[in-house]
Amino acid sequence: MVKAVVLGAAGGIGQPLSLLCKISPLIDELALFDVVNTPGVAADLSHISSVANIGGFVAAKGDFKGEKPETEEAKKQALTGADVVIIPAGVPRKPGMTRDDLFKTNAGIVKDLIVACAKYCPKAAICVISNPVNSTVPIAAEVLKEAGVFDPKKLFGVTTLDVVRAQTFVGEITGEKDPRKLTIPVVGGHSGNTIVPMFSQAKPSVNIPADKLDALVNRVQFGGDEVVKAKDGAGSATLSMAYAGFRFAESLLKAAKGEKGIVEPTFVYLPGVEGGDAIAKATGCEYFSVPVELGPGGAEKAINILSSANDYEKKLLDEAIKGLKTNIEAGVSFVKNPPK
Ligand SMILES: NC(=O)c1ccc[n+]([C@@H]2O[C@H](COP(=O)([O-])OP(=O)(O)OC[C@H]3O[C@@H](n4cnc5c(N)ncnc54)[C@H](O)[C@@H]3O)[C@@H](O)[C@H]2O)c1
Ligand SMILES: O=C(O)C[C@H](O)C(=O)O
Repeated sequence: MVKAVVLGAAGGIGQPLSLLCKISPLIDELALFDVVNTPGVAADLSHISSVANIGGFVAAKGDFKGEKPETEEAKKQALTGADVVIIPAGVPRKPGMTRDDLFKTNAGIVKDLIVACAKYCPKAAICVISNPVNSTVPIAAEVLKEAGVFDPKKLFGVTTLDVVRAQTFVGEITGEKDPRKLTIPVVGGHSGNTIVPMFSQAKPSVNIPADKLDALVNRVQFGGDEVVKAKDGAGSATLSMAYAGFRFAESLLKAAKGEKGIVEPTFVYLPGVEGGDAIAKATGCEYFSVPVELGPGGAEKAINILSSANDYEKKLLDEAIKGLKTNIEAGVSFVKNPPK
């Protein structure tokens, strides 16, 4: 019996992500929670003739801060028994905004949802999509630490969309018809120049013409902005994110079932994952996205590919580390020294 929960399930990412979960043979029970509209989304998805039983749980009307007992009860029912929780709750960017501009609203949303996870499903794997991921994951870790239930092997910042973009954009250059065959590690964080694609470590190796490299790196780093601009005020990436979020959750579920050799880059708390200490020491960052081998317990091993970076990638990593440190610190202090 595998239970998956989507928090923020009525949103732009939440709905297509819930659809992908509903049709996955790996999920037996699916619970959708949002502050609005989940009964409708769940009723709609419930007519699909797939394996998963589905339930929609919604906050009390107008209760965006989760203050009413009915809202707490809805979270409890949604989360109890969860094996994996996927969180795309929170506001998206509009043109002209950075992901850090979302901190003000999303930090509190993520904090409250993780408080509920700590209470009702402390052993679940938690996948954080809500931006800014570089800060919301440290927020989640600090909340779980305070509750005494933090398992670093089970907390993941979802950076899979950066990997998916890198595959697609490289495929466009090399002519690879099925870019899924390309393994291209993307490390660091999930915003602007904290995103570092490591084309030197691609498998099979890829040949990027020197005159195209800067533009390619920039496109991976700022792919999110491309979508925000094209949507022109109507939000950010939702469909590609639902695909990426489901891909990551599916990898977790396959690894939990014992499938071997599953590796996905993801933003983790390094000191708690085997192999992570050396990366934390080398970067000076406790959180970093690196390729992680997944297993029945979650993050089994952090794979250190940073030491193989070429000179070009070393410079990108140096830039990334500067930004990441500030983002991580903002998340940690949001929980340790809450704003008055
Ligand atoms: N990690 C990534 O790669 C990545 C990619 C794309 C978007 N995102 C982020 O994902 C988030 C969601 O994006 P979206 O386009 O789906 O936004 P959206 O506004 O369409 O949907 C967000 C949903 O969250 C819900 N929500 C708000 N507060 C909530 C709470 N306290 N509890 C439960 N649900 C709550 C809203 O009601 C809404 O349905 C944004 O922060 C966005 O920046 C991350
Ligand atoms: O760009 C955004 O704000 C959303 C997301 O992080 C993305 O990379 O598409």
